[in-house]
Amino acid sequence: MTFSERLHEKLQPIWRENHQHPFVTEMGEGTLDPEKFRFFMVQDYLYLIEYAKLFAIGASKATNVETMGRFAKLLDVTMNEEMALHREYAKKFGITEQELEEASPSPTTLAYTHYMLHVGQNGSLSDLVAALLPCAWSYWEIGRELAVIPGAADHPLYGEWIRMYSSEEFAQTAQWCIDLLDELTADSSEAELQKLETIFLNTTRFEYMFWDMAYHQTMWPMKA
Ligand SMILES: Cc1ncc(CN)c(N)n1
Repeated sequence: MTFSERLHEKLQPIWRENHQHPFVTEMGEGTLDPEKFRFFMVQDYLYLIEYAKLFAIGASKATNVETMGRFAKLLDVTMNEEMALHREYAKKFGITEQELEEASPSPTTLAYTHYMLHVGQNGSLSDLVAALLPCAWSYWEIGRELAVIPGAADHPLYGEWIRMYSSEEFAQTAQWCIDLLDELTADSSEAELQKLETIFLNTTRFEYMFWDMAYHQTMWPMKA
């Protein structure tokens, strides 16, 4: 069994909770309150600015030119394709690019991005890939699951989001990250695998918290 298969099997309960979060299911049904989606889009844009930096760190930690090139490509795709989707949605909601970039991150956005960047900067390349993988992998799975719901991919607001994350290009990104983690861990000790499992579990939990934060539009509990 590869390490990614082990992770997928072991973390099924929390993985399913993630996919069944009301934010996700209501997007699939087309019943999600657009205000919640708007909140999500802004926070996700801030999230992606930080997430993209992980690919830059990955390129600097890569031990061969091919891996370095793939990380550079992922940085480009995130900034210029995935974030372009957010910029388009922002236009629909009447939000300028400047407003998007200058928005305040929620506590969950801060905690999730800071954790990933901490792991990416201070850990090994395997640590970095374990941290970023739930992001790519879970959105790919969610995109695919929502795309088979009749009419979901054609929904006037959520269809574009579903088409992006169920696309072949996004699938290839996720698969490359999965394959890289398997390659990097092929000879790892059990202690090393357990450390990576904890990192993967933490960012999987943060994925759930991100949906929940968006669904409840949660910012700091105090005003100032
Ligand atoms: C929070 C989150 N997780 C994952 C993805 C997919 N890159 C995303 N855009 N945002």
